[in-house]
Amino acid sequence: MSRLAIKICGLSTADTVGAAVRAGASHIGFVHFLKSPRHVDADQIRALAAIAPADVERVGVVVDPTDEMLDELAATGALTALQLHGKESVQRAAAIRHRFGLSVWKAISVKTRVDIDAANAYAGAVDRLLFDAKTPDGAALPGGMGLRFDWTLLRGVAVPGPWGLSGGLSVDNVAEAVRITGAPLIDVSSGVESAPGIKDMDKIATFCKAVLQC
Ligand SMILES: O=C(O)c1ccccc1N[C@@H]1O[C@H](COP(=O)(O)O)[C@@H](O)[C@H]1O
Repeated sequence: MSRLAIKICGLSTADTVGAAVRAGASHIGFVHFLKSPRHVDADQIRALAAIAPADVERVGVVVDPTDEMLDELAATGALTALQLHGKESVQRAAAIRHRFGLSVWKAISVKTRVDIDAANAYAGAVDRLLFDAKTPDGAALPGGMGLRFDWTLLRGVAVPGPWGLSGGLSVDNVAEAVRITGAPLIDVSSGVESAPGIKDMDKIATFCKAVLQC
């Protein structure tokens, strides 16, 4: 079985970028969303991304971004992928992919099987689907809240193309999540924090070790 890909998301310091890389993360993520406690601006992303070796994918997380916002991020030359974590339509996701020439991920907010089936519409329009828990109406954030969904909804589902699992993952549950879903990429943010927005280097290390043992 091939090694699972790991994305450590919501990084905002050089130390924690280093910890993620040393622990074996294949992807590091930077949240560019002002309402998030993990928000980093374009200059911070440029500096943090430069710490990672070239073979580590660098993902910018955005929520219903404008083209101007994406122009600024793309101009950093720091990102290899954009994670669309809002209500971007298939057409909008495809247009972003076409315009910016970066790999595009679409986060799919999941509560029921209907949400998973709806992801099929993005086949061919994006490079990866990321199944995440749906946050409650009126929640402060559309992700990064440590919420999980019913992973059995993904059992036996033929996802069209590359995909990943996120939402409420931690060292305590990630092996079960991998066993149930067979996800090829695991994405974590709050599960490796000591407080919202504060990454914990030990938690990053133990999380990655648990994933790599799956
Ligand atoms: O982390 C955030 O603050 C955030 C803000 C806006 C959109 C997405 C965000 N986080 C992403 O949500 C998933 C799940 O995170 P968690 O592990 O449940 O905390 C992940 O991709 C985060 O990068």
